Amino acid sequence: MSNYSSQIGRLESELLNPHVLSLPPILALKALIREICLSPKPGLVDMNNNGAHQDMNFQTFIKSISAISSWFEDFYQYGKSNANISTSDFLTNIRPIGLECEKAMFTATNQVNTHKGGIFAFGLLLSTIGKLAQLKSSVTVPIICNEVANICQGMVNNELSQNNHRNSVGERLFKQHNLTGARGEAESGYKTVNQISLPVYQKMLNSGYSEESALLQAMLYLLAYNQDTNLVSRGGLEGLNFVHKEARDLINQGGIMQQNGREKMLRLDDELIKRNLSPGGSADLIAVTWFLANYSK
Ligand SMILES: CC(C)(COP(=O)(O)OP(=O)(O)OC[C@H]1O[C@@H](n2cnc3c(N)ncnc32)[C@H](O[C@H]2O[C@H](COP(=O)(O)OP(=O)(O)OP(=O)(O)O)[C@@H](O)[C@H]2O)[C@@H]1O)[C@@H](O)C(=O)NCCC(=O)NCCS
Ligand SMILES: Nc1ncnc2[nH]cnc12
Repeated sequence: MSNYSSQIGRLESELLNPHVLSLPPILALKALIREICLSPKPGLVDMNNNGAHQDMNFQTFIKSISAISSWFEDFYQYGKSNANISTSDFLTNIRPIGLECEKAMFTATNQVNTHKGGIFAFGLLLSTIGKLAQLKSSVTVPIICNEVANICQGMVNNELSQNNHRNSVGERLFKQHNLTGARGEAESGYKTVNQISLPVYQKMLNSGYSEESALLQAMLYLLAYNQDTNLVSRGGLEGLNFVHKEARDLINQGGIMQQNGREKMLRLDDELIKRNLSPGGSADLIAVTWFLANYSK
């Protein structure tokens, strides 16, 4: 068994309690476990190293997943209990739960931001799935993503074009570069995942590649195309463009499927570490990719 599979097996039995968690939250937590185990992930914390980070390591992420697991159930149950309220109230009322979940994460990690973006994405996805389940709607990937888009409709305009004064990274980068970050991705119904990483992941699996190889190839496509605000926050647009170009070059050479594909990913990891670049948004989206692929099975 590969190191990837054995670590996942160990962490799933340590962190997931099927007696207290419903299936959708379990799948979301499995997605976060896969994300942290997937290696090499250029610039990011993985099983090989801490990427371009001094303040967190593999264990920080495990503590974070453990701390947020019960909140994932709360997101799902919130969706079930509030299935009939308006989409704008649905979003307004879920955010305090999101903030409490963020607080639990920060307490568990000694104030390090491990999963703020992941909490945002899975908060929306799990509450939406709870709502759809309660309404006895069929719960396919297009239906889930379309409903997330409905719930988030106007978010970029309301929180970034207007009322933009909290000065978070996302707000600052919208003002400077018109980047819409995690909010734009949610409001688009996870367009980058649906149009890029999910088709690549599924094609790789259909061609007989392992889950690990399929996720690495999908990760490379996210590095090549995602408008990742974390890269811009640390390296400016130059940092984002550098990662896009390097990942596209690697894809053109055959990506992870070429004979020395993994070695080239390792070299890209070294390069991002040297430049202090960490694609945290793409880390979240690879977890969303695995989640949606497995939700639709
Ligand atoms: C709406 C919020 C997400 C507000 O956050 P903010 O205004 O800062 O918005 P963004 O910068 O757009 O994004 C926040 C996080 O989202 C991830 N992200 C970035 N780009 C994308 C993208 N293109 N698509 C999707 N997601 C994206 C990313 O999160 C990951 O990276 C974080 C770790 O990175 P690190 O480099 O360590 O970052 P820092 O420690 O912050 O900086 P350094 O000092 O180290 O450089 C980690 O969180 C990953 O998950 C972005 O960081 C949202 O937070 C919000 O409103 N929260 C309130 C609660 C709520 O409403 N929840 C939702 C309903 S349940
Ligand atoms: N593996 C990872 N490394 C660094 N930042 C992240 N944000 C989410 N996952 C991450």
